[in-house]
Amino acid sequence: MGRFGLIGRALGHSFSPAIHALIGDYEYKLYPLEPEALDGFLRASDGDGFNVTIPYKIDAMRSCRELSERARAIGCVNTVTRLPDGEWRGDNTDWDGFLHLLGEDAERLRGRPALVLGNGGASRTVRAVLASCGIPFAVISRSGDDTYATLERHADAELIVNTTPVGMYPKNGASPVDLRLFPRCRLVLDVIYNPLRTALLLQAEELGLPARGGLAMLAAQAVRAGELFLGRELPATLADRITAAIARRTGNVALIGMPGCGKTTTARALGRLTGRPVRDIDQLIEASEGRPIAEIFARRGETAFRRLETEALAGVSKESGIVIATGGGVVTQPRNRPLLRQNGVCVWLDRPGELPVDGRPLSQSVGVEELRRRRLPLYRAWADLTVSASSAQDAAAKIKEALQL
Ligand SMILES: Nc1ncnc2c1ncn2[C@@H]1O[C@H](COP(=O)(O)OP(=O)(O)O)[C@@H](O)[C@H]1O
Ligand SMILES: O=C(O)C1=C[C@@H](OP(=O)(O)O)[C@@H](O)[C@H](O)C1
Ligand SMILES: [Mg+2]
Repeated sequence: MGRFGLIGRALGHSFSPAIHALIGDYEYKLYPLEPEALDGFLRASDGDGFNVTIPYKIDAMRSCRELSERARAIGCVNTVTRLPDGEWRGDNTDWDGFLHLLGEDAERLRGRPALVLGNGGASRTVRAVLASCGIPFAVISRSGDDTYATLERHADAELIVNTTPVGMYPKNGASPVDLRLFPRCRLVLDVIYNPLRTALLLQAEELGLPARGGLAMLAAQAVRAGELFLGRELPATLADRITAAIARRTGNVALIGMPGCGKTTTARALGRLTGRPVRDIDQLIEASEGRPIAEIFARRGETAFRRLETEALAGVSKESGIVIATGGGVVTQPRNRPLLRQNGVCVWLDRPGELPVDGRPLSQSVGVEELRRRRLPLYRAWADLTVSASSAQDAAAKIKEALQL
């Protein structure tokens, strides 16, 4: 049962320990290091192997006596393991990670033009793998010959790969390019895994294009590293099983539905049942405004309230692994949809019959039946899962079961 871990600089939010716990029964710890400590750490360590991440993937090469062919092709290492004499061998399993993300499309895209956004470390991996698959590519960077100002030269691109950090947590919502510039595009890949769906991937979905995020790449590079650590092959399906498990764990659950249907109460029950943190958008707005929702409506009107609601949602929906109680009107603003979708699923609490109206200005002024008429199609369209239950406790149990939380 060897001792392994991750070397990098800022590792607090790494998914790697959780992923490796699903790969094998070995120790896997985080080793945040300052740059001057890197060489000494690798020299003195009695560990059996390490993953290496930003900013040390190039620097760690100088501690390796031997490099794999892939590490040499990419020009950096993300995994070091022991040679028989105890020296370090450097490998790069990001290669396996990106190859896995490409999947069967690698064959379909052979000879077809691709566009790689960004020319940093992740871009080197992507370019090496594309070249090995016979997929010709152009690289877009912020400066040089081919920049975001000359994208129209690449309107024939059939594959777009984002390797830049644009749209990555905490700067969610930004997108490196407008996919409408690429009418022949048939696959969009993003190496970012937080959020699960970047703005780029959400636009691809909207345009009906197949799109995949970086979590599958992260899982697949970890599985290959696990094989090197353990010295044996692991099941071919393991990376996909880990991707699904981590997506379930880190994804958010947002409750939508009519005012008074039980979103606030069910969110709390689900929080208790799963140990997940709960965020109630209405309560956050009330706290920041210092007055109840009904008073915000009366003083500032619905449009102002909707702005506050979107702002609160934008902050909350960036987080991972939480339960979100929305307000009943969240579905009236299309801009709220990508905010919820970037990191999770919407569960519609479909509660027919009479609903409480106290403290709910629109239920009182417009009326519950008229609100239902307007909104039911929206709840239905936004819902990834629909739940009807006789109590909030029951609803929470059903959600936990259906989503395997
Ligand atoms: N499935 C349910 N069946 C019956 N009553 C419920 C259910 N879920 C919640 N309630 C009750 O309905 C009321 C409104 O719930 P609340 O959570 O405030 O709704 P929302 O946040 O959707 O406006 C509460 O008194 C709550 O206990
Ligand atoms: O349906 C709506 O438009 C609203 C629902 C309320 O939340 P609940 O659904 O929790 O009552 C609150 O956001 C506000 O009064 C507007
Ligand atoms: Mg509520």
